[in-house]
Amino acid sequence: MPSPLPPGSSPVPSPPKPTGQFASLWRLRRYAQPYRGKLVVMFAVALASTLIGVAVPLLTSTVINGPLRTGDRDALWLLGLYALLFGLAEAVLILTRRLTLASSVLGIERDIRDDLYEHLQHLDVGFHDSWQSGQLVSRMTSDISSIRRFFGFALIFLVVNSITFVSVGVLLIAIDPLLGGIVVLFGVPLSIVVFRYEKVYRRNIRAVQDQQGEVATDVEESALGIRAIKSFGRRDLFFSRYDDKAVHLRTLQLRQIRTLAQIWAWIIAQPQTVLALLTLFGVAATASGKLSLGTLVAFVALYQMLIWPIESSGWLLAASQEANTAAERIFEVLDTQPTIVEPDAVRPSTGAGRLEFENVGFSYPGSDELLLTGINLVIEPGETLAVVGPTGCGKTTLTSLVPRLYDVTEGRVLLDGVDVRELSLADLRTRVACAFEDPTLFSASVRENLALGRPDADEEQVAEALRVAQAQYVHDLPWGLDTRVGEQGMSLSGGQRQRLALARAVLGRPTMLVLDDPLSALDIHTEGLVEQALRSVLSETTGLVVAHRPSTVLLADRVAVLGPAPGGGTTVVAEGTHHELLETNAVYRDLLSQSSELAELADLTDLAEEAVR
Ligand SMILES: Nc1ncnc2c1ncn2[C@@H]1O[C@H](COP(=O)(O)OP(=O)(O)OP(=O)(O)O)[C@@H](O)[C@H]1O
Repeated sequence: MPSPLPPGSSPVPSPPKPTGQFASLWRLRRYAQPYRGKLVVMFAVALASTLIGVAVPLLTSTVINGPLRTGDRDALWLLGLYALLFGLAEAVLILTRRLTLASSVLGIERDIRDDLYEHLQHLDVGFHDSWQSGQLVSRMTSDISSIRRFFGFALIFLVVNSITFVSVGVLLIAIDPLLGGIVVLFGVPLSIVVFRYEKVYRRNIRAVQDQQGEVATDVEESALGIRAIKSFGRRDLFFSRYDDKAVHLRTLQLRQIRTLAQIWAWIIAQPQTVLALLTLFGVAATASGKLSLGTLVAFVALYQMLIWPIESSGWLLAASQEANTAAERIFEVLDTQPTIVEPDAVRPSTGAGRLEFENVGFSYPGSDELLLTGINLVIEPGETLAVVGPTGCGKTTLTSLVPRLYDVTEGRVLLDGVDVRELSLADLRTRVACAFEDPTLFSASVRENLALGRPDADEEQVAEALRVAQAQYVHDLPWGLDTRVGEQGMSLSGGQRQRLALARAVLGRPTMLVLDDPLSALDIHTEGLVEQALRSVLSETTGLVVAHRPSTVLLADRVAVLGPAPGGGTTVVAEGTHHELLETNAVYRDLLSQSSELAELADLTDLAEEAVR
């Protein structure tokens, strides 16, 4: 069940206060560590090619001031040969840089993505309840791509440009302090302007990235819910909701582009203005004999080497800021610590499967009120307990406390006398198998979906689980067990999905089977068959079954009725066998009679669906 959020609240946490200009990017340096050898080679190569680039104008100056004036042909040939060698060396260096770059940058990208994916798997269900999946997907995809672009292009150009600025700046001042001074002086206002806009740009990028997540969430939701949208004829409504978000994204992007355009205007205008001034002063100095023609040519050629680094600084700034906010968004996830963790001291998990809820209370994160309160239940090994109660009272929530999808707020859940929080998570989840009301399947083959229950199961065990769950229909699929079931198993009917999920749960032959309304999507005929098979499985394991209809209740040895506790919340209001409760408990009778009617209706619908198919 989705997390209920107050109206207008956003499931995306508000961005943390920035800690430093590029603090989040700096935190990514650990991902660069394994590739440091390659990165050093890359920077050394970049440095060498920059120095060669700087040497070429100096060579030109030597040609103009030397052989061109004196007519020394031998010296001209020699300088020409140098120019050729420089050109070749630069080409080889650029090739080396690109190859080293590709392997290290793609490695960094994969490592970040792996870490993020693994961390998402560790984070508990409560985290996933409160985050939109589109926000997570956009962090996994577009944010990581921004970081790749930074490591792949921006970082290298930042280094190369810095080296160029320093080396060319020093050379310009050495060649002519006055003209060199003009160049340096004009760099100051540009830096101030860029710094001012940069802060605005940073805020804009963050807004764009968050809105991209919103749009991704919408696309994902409507793709998954396409059946509901079509059947209610609500395509227009969903399109207009999507379009509102897309329009807002466009507005934010335009704002981002406007800021960038303003920075660019300054960045483009500055070097051209300086070039005009240099030409003016330089030509005057050459005419008055204070500067040789060769030196002026070298000066202007060297200055032109600065134009691309200056002009590209706008793009570099944008790419760096984008990568920084992307890193910030990724660290928001990576910094979230799971609350359901392995115990400090693991206790061994053995026993026949006695489950006990000891004075259990539970409230969902962010809620002050207990949803479940004072729950005391014992299920003996091999026994099956059905949980019955009004809709929304907390039956599913109660079952999710056993495999620790959530941890209790009060009291304890004990498996064979040991608090489940003291068992290793792997052990606990091997011993407790679950089949939920909404069966989750993955876009993989039937066999791969079953393997989630028990990866090492052999053919015989798989066949037995399929028989128990009455899911032998899989053998009739086009490629049998190797048939892919489509995203979320959507190529199967609801009943088929449910039976496959059931087969997956029983395949592990768990000590404890938790079933959340396992027969809800089955037609009467299949329900009877599954019930029969389940009865034999449940006779060998401890079972906790959420039941909505009498047929499911009959699978259980005893029934616990949930209802309102005197002080608020839900608690166990009655316990006994089905027949005892039918005789003595009016609430129970009422609950079952309501659900029988609903069940009949549901059965009719199932039959109609089967007939249409
Ligand atoms: N992730 C969540 N975060 C916050 N509240 C939740 C969450 N999941 C469920 N709830 C709330 O907890 C209450 C109990 O939900 P639960 O699904 O356990 O009820 P249920 O008895 O199984 O309902 P049903 O019979 O309809 O399946 C509901 O009010 C629901 O809105």
